[in-house]
Amino acid sequence: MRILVLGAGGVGGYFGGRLVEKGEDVTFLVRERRRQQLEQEGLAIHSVNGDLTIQPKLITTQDQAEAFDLILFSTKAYHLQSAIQDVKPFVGEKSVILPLLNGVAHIQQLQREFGVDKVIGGLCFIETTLNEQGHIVQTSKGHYVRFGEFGNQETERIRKIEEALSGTRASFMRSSHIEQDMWHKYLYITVIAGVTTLMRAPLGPIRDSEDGREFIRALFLEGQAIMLAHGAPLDQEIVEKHMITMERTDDTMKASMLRDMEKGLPIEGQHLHGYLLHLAQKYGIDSPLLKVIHRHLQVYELMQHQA
Ligand SMILES: NC(=O)C1=CN([C@@H]2O[C@H](COP(=O)(O)OP(=O)(O)OC[C@H]3O[C@@H](n4cnc5c(N)ncnc54)[C@H](OP(=O)(O)O)[C@@H]3O)[C@@H](O)[C@H]2O)C=CC1
Ligand SMILES: CC(C)(CO)C(=O)C(=O)O
Repeated sequence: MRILVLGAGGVGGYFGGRLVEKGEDVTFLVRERRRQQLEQEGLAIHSVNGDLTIQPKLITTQDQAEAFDLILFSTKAYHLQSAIQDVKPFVGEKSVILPLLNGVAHIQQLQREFGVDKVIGGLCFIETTLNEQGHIVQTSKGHYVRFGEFGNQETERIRKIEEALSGTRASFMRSSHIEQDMWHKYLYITVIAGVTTLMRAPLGPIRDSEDGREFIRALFLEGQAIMLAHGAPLDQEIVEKHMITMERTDDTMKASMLRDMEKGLPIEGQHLHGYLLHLAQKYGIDSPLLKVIHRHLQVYELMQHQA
């Protein structure tokens, strides 16, 4: 299977690198600056799950290549529209698009551009960032991807994808309820990115602060109410399950949004918290905590534009 990874950053570089390590035919679609960096440095992963350095196959949008069978989308949401234009020459009739972005709002955008049938559901769970040399750094162990057809069928193409992705050092697993998984991850990341950015702190001290756990739970409940009003297929116990996951997480855990803020980079506030707040307003759901979090992210974004 010819696999294209769109964006060789923390997520795409990591999971794409693991697929190369396994021996899959993987090409990375990158922009010029990243191409030069990867040509000089190689694609280097420093990870608690094992280090890896490879010389990846790279293309830019100017290059010629046949259409790919599977395209992993791993850009930030704010780059998605331009990335869609850049990848179009490499998308063929049979190409399947597997997005790994956080959130859900990108799905309709991808379906509009490529057609509903081309896009399958996907998400990833990992804590990675790029260091100054552009190496991928992973400091906590979790590293999995979930993917599946939106209609939950076990189609021939999804079985082929499953075969190609299985057996890598990172876990790639087919899900028979990917839409639910994506909403669950959306709820989790909205809360965890929301609190770690608001407090400018890793999860440990936030959890241990006075009423910290209750603050986190209240935010989960707000998000859950909005998602249910929208008709999202949430597990009834999802808040308690997320509270347990949150409790088991390392004290040092920071959402990627906080790591981006610490580097002064743009953030996905509109795509994650903004979209959820938009749904809250649409369905008339009171969400005071989410409003504070979103406002805080907007202030960061405004200050960035002014800088
Ligand atoms: N990092 C993490 O721990 C996790 C992140 N996520 C989600 O995964 C998604 C990706 O995040 P992450 O990997 O951290 O982001 P990064 O910023 O590390 O990587 C995104 C990459 O996309 C590239 N890119 C953007 N536009 C294009 C384009 N037109 N053509 C080619 N490459 C392009 C960027 O390249 P360039 O260098 O040229 O800007 C960059 O290398 C986000 O939605 C995030 O929320 C999900 C789970 C965990
Ligand atoms: C919460 C986490 C680490 C899980 O993948 C994440 O999605 C992020 O930080 O962006």
